[in-house]
Amino acid sequence: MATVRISLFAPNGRMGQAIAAAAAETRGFEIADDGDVLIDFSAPDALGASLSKAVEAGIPILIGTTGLGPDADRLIADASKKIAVLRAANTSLGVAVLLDLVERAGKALGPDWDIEIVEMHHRMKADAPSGTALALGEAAVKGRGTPLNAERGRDGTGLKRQEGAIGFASIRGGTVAGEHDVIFAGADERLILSHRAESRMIFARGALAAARFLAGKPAGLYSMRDVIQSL
Ligand SMILES: NC(=O)C1=CN([C@@H]2O[C@H](COP(=O)(O)OP(=O)(O)OC[C@H]3O[C@@H](n4cnc5c(N)ncnc54)[C@H](OP(=O)(O)O)[C@@H]3O)[C@@H](O)[C@H]2O)C=CC1
Ligand SMILES: O=C(O)C1=N[C@H](C(=O)O)C[C@H](O)C1
Repeated sequence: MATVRISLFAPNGRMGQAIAAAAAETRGFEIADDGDVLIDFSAPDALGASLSKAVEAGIPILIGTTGLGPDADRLIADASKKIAVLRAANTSLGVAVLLDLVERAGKALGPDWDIEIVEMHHRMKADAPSGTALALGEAAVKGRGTPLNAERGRDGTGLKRQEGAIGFASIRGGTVAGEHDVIFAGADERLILSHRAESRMIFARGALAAARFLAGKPAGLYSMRDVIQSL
C-alpha cells in the first residue's frame, strides 16, 4: 500500500492534533510539509488561503471546516475546476451513512412529518448549528423534495412552527465530541435517527480515509459518500 503524505493546514488545532495522532498509529500515512493531500480543519475565514495553497501546490484538499460563509460555495466550485476538493462537515463514516438514512426517511415519510434536529458539542465549539446538523437538514429536504426552511434558536412567543420548516437546536457543554439526533415527528409517533461521536478520533480516521481516496484524484468535487463507496 502506497504511503499517503498529508499536509495539515492547521496542525495545532484539536483536529490537526487528532489527525496527526491517527496518522502516527495507522500504516500508510505520514505528515509532511509538502504532502500529496492538504487537510484543512481550521476556521471559516481561512478557506481562501487553504484553497489557494492547494491550488498552487496542485494537490487535492479535504475541507472539514464548518460554519463556512456565503462565499464558500463559489470558492470551492472555482477550486474544484483545478484540483480535487472534498468538503465534509463530518468525516465520520457513521455520519456518512446517517446522511443517506435521513434522505431516505425524508422521502418515505413526506411533508406531513415535522423534522427537528438537535445537536450537542463541547464548550469550545465556535459555530451553531453544527455543520453536520445543517447537512442532515439538507439531506432530509433532498429526500422530501422541498426547499430548506430553517427555524433556528427559537425564543419568545407566537412561535408555532411553520409548515415544512426544519427546527435546529444546539446544546453546548463539557467535552462532548458530537451528538446528532434527527427527529421525524408524525401524528402519535416519532422516528429518531441518531449518531454519537464518542471521540474526535473518528473524524480523524475518516479524514485519513478521505485523504487516501483523494490522493492522485483528478479535479472535481467529491464527498464522503464517494469515500464510503471506495472502501
Ligand atoms: N468535518 C468534521 O468531521 C469536523 C469538523 N470540525 C470543524 O473543524 C474546524 C476546526 O475544529 P477544531 O480543530 O476543533 O478547532 P480548533 O480551534 O482547535 O483549531 C482551529 C485551528 O485553526 C487555526 N486557524 C484559525 N484561523 C486560522 C486562519 N485564518 N488561518 C490559518 N489557521 C487558522 C487555529 O490556529 P491558532 O491556534 O494559531 O489560532 C487552530 O490551530 C471547526 O470548523 C470544526 O467545526 C471539527 C471536528 C470534526
Ligand atoms: O467542532 C466540532 O467539534 C465538530 N464539528 C463538526 C460540525 O460542525 O458538524 C463535526 C463534528 O460534529 C464535530
